[in-house]
Amino acid sequence: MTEPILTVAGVSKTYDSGTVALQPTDLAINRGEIFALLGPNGAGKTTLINIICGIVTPSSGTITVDGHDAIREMRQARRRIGLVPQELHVDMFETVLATVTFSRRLFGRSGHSDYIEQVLRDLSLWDKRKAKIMELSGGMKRRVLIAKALAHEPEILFLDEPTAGVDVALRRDMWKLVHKLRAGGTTIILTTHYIEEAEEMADRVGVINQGKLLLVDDKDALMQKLGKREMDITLSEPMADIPAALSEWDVSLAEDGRRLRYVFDATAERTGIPSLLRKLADLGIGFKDLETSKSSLEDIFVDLVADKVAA
Ligand SMILES: Nc1ncnc2c1ncn2[C@@H]1O[C@H](COP(=O)(O)OP(=O)(O)OP(=O)(O)O)[C@@H](O)[C@H]1O
Repeated sequence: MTEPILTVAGVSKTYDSGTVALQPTDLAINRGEIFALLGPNGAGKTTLINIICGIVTPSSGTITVDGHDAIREMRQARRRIGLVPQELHVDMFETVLATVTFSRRLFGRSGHSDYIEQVLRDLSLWDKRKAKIMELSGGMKRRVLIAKALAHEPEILFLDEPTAGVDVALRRDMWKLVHKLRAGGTTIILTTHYIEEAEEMADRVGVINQGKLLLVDDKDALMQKLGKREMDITLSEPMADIPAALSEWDVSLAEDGRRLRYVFDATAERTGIPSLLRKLADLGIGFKDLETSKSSLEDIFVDLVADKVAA
């Protein structure tokens, strides 16, 4: 196993207001992976990213970026990082090309025009390079933020909510670009509210809620957990016990035996639903209604927290 490119050890943040935005957190990011930090509003995602990028001072802990301490060796650490923030902070009167070139020079890199041209082309911004930022659409401005973050050829790219409020075309371009960057060896860390986004893009996923990193897992393993669905079968007659013949399905009784609840994996090739329904018919168990529920992100968090407590 190679050394992680980024290590977060015991990092926490309590803002001056007293808000505990991040509890002590440990996290290691592998070189070349796409890591998604998944969590609802206010979970602490931006706080963690901003600490790593040197924008917010942590209350405790250390961060090592490619062997450099992010506080003591801030410059070396920071030049390895590109950050695409949620909000736009650019000079509206500058041209696209000037803004992006300026970002490159900030990190002591010479104006390597071939590289900048490629970045602008990848983001469909090349034709707009002479336009002033103020003349661009919202989506184009988002693209400029990405170009700026990439301008100094960072090894690690942070994308804070990259697709919040963007249209389908930009989202597709962004995903394509992320995969291309990863193929070129860039490590990518993104924050998102959307399970679909984590599913589409990430190799590994960290779930964060209320300032606590609840778990870090391979995407596939997590998606299995996230793919859990429930089907509620409202029975014609209440049932006192579950018949032994149903033992091969993960069923339980709810509402005083009036409902049979079946938990299944929606991502599996076979959900087991048709065979369960056939078995109920064979057993002469009638039902009035069937309802499946898709677990929301919130349910998943509740599940995960409950799992942690039980573990
Ligand atoms: N500068 C600040 N001063 C005080 N509290 C803050 C500050 N920035 C964030 N917070 C609080 O810290 C908590 C975590 O916020 P953070 O922005 O890190 O969450 P997030 O997961 O990125 O949320 P979102 O998805 O909405 O961007 C929230 O309760 C927020 O109100």
